[in-house]
Amino acid sequence: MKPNFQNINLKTSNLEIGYQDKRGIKSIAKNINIEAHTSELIAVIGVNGIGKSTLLRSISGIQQPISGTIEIEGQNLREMNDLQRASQISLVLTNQPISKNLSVFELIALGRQPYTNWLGKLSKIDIEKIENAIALTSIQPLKDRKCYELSDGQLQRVLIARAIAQDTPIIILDEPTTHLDMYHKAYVVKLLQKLAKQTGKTIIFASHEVNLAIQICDKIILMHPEETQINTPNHLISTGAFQDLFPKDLIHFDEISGAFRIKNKE
Ligand SMILES: Nc1ncnc2c1ncn2[C@@H]1O[C@H](COP(=O)(O)OP(=O)(O)OP(=O)(O)O)[C@@H](O)[C@H]1O
Repeated sequence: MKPNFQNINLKTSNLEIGYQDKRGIKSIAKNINIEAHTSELIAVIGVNGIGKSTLLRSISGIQQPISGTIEIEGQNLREMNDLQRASQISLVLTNQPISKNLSVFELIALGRQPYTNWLGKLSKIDIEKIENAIALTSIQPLKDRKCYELSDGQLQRVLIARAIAQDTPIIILDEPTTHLDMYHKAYVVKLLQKLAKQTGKTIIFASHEVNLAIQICDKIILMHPEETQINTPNHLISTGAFQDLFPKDLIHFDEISGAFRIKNKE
């Protein structure tokens, strides 16, 4: 990988993620060493059940890792309280329960919760940040609509706007393109790319849209059963890292076009 002189927003060292219960530790992935810089758009890719959501929950601080460290702007995530964490990382989960009776503006305003006073009263700065998030995600016409009136694609943009209003150096999204048609999948990923470049935030999202991620993302966190790699799409293509991502009977990775293709010939 080329040296990168931007600031490191997120760094994991020898991170091991998984679950712990009475029966013991269930390790999902280990030796995860991520360096994510300002303005980078990063996709987490891997087959169903490999651990993408577990990784995102761990680096968001809502799930304890088994071992290793996670640093946000040089500060250990373990040492942050909930409020400090909410000013560092915003999280967008698909299928997250939200109060759909809220207006779009009110939902986005919830992103300001880490900063508002105990009455939840919005300051001039809060309102500026909310308006800025609405403008950046081009949802001005939706501002006064109720959330239950929105399509899945519109709601996804509103949830992204809420994360922008939260104004954290890192935004994490779990499968933001689920339920969207091909156009809106591309729209959301291009929007995330634009936001990363314009705001300097590090945006990390889990996705099954491998072809889209290869075309648009700065880096990919590629989760295999044996190892988790992080590098640029071009580097991962050149090392053949996508070749073993899926069983080879139905689809194959075409290195020339840099995309997965269906096998049509027997
Ligand atoms: N609360 C839990 N306790 C124990 N194991 C869990 C728990 N939640 C998930 N798992 C297991 O952890 C593994 C990784 O799950 P995870 O949801 O992180 O995968 P994923 O890559 O996000 O999958 P998908 O692409 O299907 O959404 C799976 O084997 C899953 O069964």
